[in-house]
Amino acid sequence: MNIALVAHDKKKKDIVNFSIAYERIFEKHNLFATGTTGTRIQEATNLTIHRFNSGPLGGDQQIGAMIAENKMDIVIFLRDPLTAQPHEPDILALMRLCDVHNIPLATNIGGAELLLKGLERGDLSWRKVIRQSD
Ligand SMILES: O=C(CO)COP(=O)(O)O
Repeated sequence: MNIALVAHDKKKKDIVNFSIAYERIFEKHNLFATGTTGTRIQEATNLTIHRFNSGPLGGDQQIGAMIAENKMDIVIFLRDPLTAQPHEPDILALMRLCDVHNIPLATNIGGAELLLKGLERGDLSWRKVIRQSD
């Protein structure tokens, strides 16, 4: 599965700790991240991550492009709901594309935990079927 990992600055520590906690699951999949998020996770784990641009420089859009091409299976996007972001339109566009293409999206740790546990149980295998029919 292709998994996108993104976190706003005040959520970086959370996504790093989450990646450490679920490293054994993540290492079985292809990981993608916005620039700084990917760097922080790589520094703290042994995970290999394809890093896109930093979010404000187009990284959210690059992940959105993969979603639009049906190449992303899961998006974990730990948003900071209390801080205005200069690239808010890009953030909304990424989440909108998840809804357009029915891509499982978690925007907080609670949802992310469910997605990872579901992934491990095989609950998301329908994504493989959809990708094959492309
Ligand atoms: O801004 C972001 C998502 O909108 C995240 O970008 P970085 O991972 O580069 O900080």
